[in-house]
Amino acid sequence: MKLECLHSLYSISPPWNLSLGSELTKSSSKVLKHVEKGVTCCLKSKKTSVEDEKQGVGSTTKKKTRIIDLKVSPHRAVSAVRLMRIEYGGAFADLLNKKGKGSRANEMGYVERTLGFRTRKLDDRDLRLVTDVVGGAIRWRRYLDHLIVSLCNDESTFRSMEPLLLQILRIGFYEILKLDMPPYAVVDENVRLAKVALRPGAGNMVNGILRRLVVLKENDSLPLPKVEGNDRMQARALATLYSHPVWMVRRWIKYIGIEDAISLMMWNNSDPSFSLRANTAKGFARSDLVKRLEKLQNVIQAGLLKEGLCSVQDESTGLVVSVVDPQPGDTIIDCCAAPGGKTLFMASRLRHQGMVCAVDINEGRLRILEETAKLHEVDDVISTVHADVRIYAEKNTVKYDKVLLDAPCSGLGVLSKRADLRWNRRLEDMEQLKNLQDQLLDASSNLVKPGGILVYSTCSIDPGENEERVAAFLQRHTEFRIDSASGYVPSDFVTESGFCSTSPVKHAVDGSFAARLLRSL
Ligand SMILES: C[S@@+](CC[C@H](N)C(=O)[O-])C[C@H]1O[C@@H](n2cnc3c(N)ncnc32)[C@H](O)[C@@H]1O
Repeated sequence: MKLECLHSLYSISPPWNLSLGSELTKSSSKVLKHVEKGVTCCLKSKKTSVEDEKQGVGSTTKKKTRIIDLKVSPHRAVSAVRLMRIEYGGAFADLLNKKGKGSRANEMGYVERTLGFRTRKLDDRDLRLVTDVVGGAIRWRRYLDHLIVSLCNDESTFRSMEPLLLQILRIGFYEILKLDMPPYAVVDENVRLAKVALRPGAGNMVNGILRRLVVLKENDSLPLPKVEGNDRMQARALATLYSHPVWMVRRWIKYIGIEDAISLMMWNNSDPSFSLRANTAKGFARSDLVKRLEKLQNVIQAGLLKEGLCSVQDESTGLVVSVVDPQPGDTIIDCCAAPGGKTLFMASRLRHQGMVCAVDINEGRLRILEETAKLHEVDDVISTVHADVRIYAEKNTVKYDKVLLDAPCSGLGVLSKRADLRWNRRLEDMEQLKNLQDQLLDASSNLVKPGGILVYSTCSIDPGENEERVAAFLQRHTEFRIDSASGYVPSDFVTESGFCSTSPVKHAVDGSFAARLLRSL
């Protein structure tokens, strides 16, 4: 099942359930009301029931003889393999979920090929645990590894550890420290996994390390760093305690101060929540969505996503569309459109009058946008262009009422949804991204009619990608000025400079930024 989110396609493989608007925080409820006069409601986290995802030994035993180990807990075996795939396969966790769905029937086969045996099939509870354990072990990696190193005899033992053994230890540490599972059961289960998947000696090692951990936890004497010393030392300690790269922590301390940096990291480490947008283009209102979900409780079972009656869309994304303020009859160009979350929302607001031209350099993602537009019945107002917008803007003579540049960015505002993103971003990326953002801004501005609007948005909370890019752009393009977002979104989200900005710390939603820039006549 394909769903648009900020940057990636999600497969909502269903360990998620629905919680209606009442469970939203105060501020996010406010956003929801605004986003489209109540067309959204909130899909809270993933720790709930799942649709039938039967798999495993039963269906395949006829083909060939399988090695089945019924004693190894299936959620740990699958989690270990998924963690291996994420870390060493270079895959994103979210994409992996997508792959996982397509290949779910084969996942136990994959486990078998990786570990050399199969477990019993996963039930609903196992699937929820896999989601929790995999997401948590990725988010908390730095913290867990710090403790694992501390409990190994020496650092070289850690450095030379087999990858699978390391994943098993991370799972055990996470389950004991963050999921508060009964410690000796966790020890026994992970020891068994290590013995069966690797060898008896690996099991003994897991046993020794996990038992030491249990004692340290019980005595409240985990070897964790203290936040003291100079700025650099404090940042390092916080990076370990809250499991983020040091460069991010240093940057946040500089921009938002130590307290908010800690709150931000806690948000990033929490379970993500997801929102739904009712697709009014199909005549489906928020009240319809709520009614259907109250009855069926589970958005996947309700089939609403498959039918194109709603889509997963964060509140912050909705605010960006509000800043563009699409009106029936408008001509709009979305310069970095795929996979189309904002394009589709803008198109639904046109009420079948006007047009959105969706440009993207990535052909595959653009195809997904086209398919979803058909499903949502907004394809009559959407045309797609596969191009580098920098080249397209040079050649194209058509100008638009409204231009949206939802620029490629660091994604630092959406780290709670992208468990592994923090480990894939480097400080050097920021400079490259800023250069690209400047180029894309220059190109997009060329497509704006005199008197038209250019909206620059990111899902970053980094001033270098946001306010600083706009300031630099306005210096290069004196024909543009800031048009305050205050007329388009609630004042709580409008900065002193007139930008729309959401912050996980302040608003308990994903971080995002949008600047509305007016071109003079
Ligand atoms: C932040 S994502 C866009 C998300 C999208 N607006 C949505 O709401 O679903 C950035 C997009 O920019 C595209 N992109 C990057 N460089 C580009 C370029 N030079 N020209 C056009 N698209 C580009 C990427 O392929 C990616 O799909």
